[in-house]
This record gives sequence, structure tokens and C-alpha cells, in this order.
Amino acid sequence: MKKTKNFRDVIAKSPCVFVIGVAGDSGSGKTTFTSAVREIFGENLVSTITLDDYHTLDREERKERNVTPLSPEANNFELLREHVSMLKRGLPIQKPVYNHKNGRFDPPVPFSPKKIIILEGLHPFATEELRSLMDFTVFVNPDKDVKYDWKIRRDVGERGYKKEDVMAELKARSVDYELYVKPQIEYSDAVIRISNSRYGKRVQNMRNVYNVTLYQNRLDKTIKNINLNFNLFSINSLADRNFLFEFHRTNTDKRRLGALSLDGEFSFDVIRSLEKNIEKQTGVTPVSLYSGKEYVTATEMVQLLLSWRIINKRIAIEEESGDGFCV
Ligand SMILES: Nc1ncnc2c1ncn2[C@@H]1O[C@H](COP(=O)(O)OP(=O)(O)OP(=O)(O)O)[C@@H](O)[C@H]1O
Ligand SMILES: O=C(CO)[C@H](O)[C@H](O)COP(=O)(O)O
Repeated sequence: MKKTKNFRDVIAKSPCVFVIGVAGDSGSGKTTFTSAVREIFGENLVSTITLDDYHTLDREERKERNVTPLSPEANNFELLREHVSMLKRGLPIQKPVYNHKNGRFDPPVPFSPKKIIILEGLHPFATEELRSLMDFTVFVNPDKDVKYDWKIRRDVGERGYKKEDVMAELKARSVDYELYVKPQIEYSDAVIRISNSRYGKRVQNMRNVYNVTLYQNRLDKTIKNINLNFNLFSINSLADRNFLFEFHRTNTDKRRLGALSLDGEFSFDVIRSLEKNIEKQTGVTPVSLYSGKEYVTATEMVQLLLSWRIINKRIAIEEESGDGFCV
């Protein structure tokens, strides 16, 4: 039987630098939803850039000018474009550094490209020029009340801000969010919406159970032999907790998307069969992100489904690129 090539080795040898843009508001779950990609390929192949480093104004200057970090005025899109373009060509950059502790800029640091670069931030593909450099785009879009809950929990609990100040900041940002961040949804290969779970606040707060919907375009092309089977027998026989799968088609202003909604908790078996498929298809073993868990949440399922879709795109590029030509 023909053995699948180890796709991690294929990527390591490939000249292609694959850029994933992940857009969303501060604390919207960008890092959470791309963690599976980082885990599967490992830190030798994947590096992440946080776009806060490309602010042009420090905290003080933003305050003086009454500008939010979401405004284009507070961000250097041109430098970002230049840097992404260099990284895609395999060239090192001097990356700026925004220091969240003091709200000022530290000296730039040398940054060399790895084969997969994740660009996380407010505006990774806000301009046409940036979009032309992206190989895969994701928008993470928690509902307002979910986003507010997370932000308050983090900024009050971990960063010592007062709740009233966090609320005022969220309110001040909302206009610019609609104007400058949210429009990227129309240019996203995948949009992740996170809503309150229909199973109630108790499981939501205790076990991070949310209703997560993955919106995607139909693919023009998929790689061969993609196998994404769920074992309905074991899902059904082993489940002792509530869960939901739902698929529907939906329209945005410009396109028609498929929306897969998951909610609740699934027995580990379900995610294990997805992991096995990724192992089989990519030759990368072990893929065991959730080992030791009895149940996985909708968020964890979507992390894996999203990484599967991203890997699919990366393999398609490799198949199309032949010898060294990165499309
Ligand atoms: N799907 C989720 N389920 C439960 N909690 C979540 C989820 N996504 C995010 N959170 C909560 O929100 C916090 C921020 O998430 P995360 O770090 O992924 O966001 P981010 O968009 O990468 O943030 P930043 O803008 O600071 O880089 C997490 O620490 C967690 O408390
Ligand atoms: O939107 C943000 C992150 O995406 C931050 O608010 C922005 O980077 C400014 O950071 P700070 O509040 O630490 O000055």
C-alpha cells in the first residue's frame, strides 16, 4: 500500500510561505481558533505575528487624538503590506513591537519567515493589497454579549482594569469595529460565529460550551480522497451530554455560504476520528490535540474542522505549485 508522504516534511522542504490572516476584535478568540494549526505543524513551521505591532500611534497619542486602535489612522497598513510581501518571498524583516504593558513601542526585532505565518489582528486583510497576499482568511465573530463577557473576564480578572472602564472602552470601539474591522467578513474564506449555548449559562461558564457556527464558501476544488466521516453510531451510543449539528445555506450581501453550527459536547470518539483522518491524509502523526478528554466542545470541534480546511488549501497549493512555483 502506498504510504502517505509526511506533509510536515513536504511543507518544510517547500519554498512556499503560506499566509493565514485571522481577523477579529481584541479578545475575540483568534488565537483559540487557530491553535490546532499551530499544534499540528509545530513551532518549527508556524509563526504568528500580532498586528498590534503595526500600530502607528501609542496609547497616549491615541488618547490625545481621540482615535481608537481600530481606526486606519492608528495602523500602518503600508508597512504591514511591505513586510508580508517580504516574508512571502522568504526575506527577514525588522518587526515593530507594541508593548501592551506600557502602551508604547519597544525597539523593532528581527523576524524571519517560517513556512506558515499566521497574521492575527484587527485588520490583516482590510485592504486589497493585503488581501492579495493572503492564502487563507478567517474572521472570528463572537456575538456582542459573548465578546463583552470574555473581554470583561480577561481585562478585569487578569489585567486589573475596572469593569466600568472596560465597558466604556467597548462602547467607544463599537463604531470603528463596524466601519473598519467587520467589513473583512466579506473577504473571509471562513467566518466563525460564537453565540451563547442553547444548553444554558451553567455549562457555558463551567465547561466553555458555546454555539459555534463555521461559515464557508463552497470550494472550487478539494484535494482527492478527503474523508471527514463522523461515526454516527458511536456519537449516538456513547453520548451522555447534549449536542447539536445543523447545516444551512445563508446569504450575505455578496455571497452564498454554507453554515455548520455545532453546540454542546461530543464524545471524544468523534474528534478522534477527525484527528485520525488528518493523520491519514497528511502523514503527520500523532495528531492528538484533545487526548485524555472524555468530551470535546463545539469550539474544539470547529478548531479541528477549520485546521482541516486550512490544510486542505495548503495541500492544494502544493499540488498546483509543482516544482517550486508558489501560486
Ligand atoms: N471559543 C471560546 N470558548 C471559551 N472562551 C473563549 C473562546 N474564545 C476565546 N475565549 C476567551 O476569550 C479570551 C481571549 O481569547 P483569544 O486569546 O483566543 O482571543 P484573541 O482574539 O486572540 O485575543 P487578542 O486580541 O488579545 O490577541 C480567552 O482567554 C478566553 O477566555
Ligand atoms: O485592539 C487591541 C488589540 O487587538 C488593543 O486594544 C490595541 O492593540 C491597544 O492595546 P492597549 O489597550 O494595550 O494599548
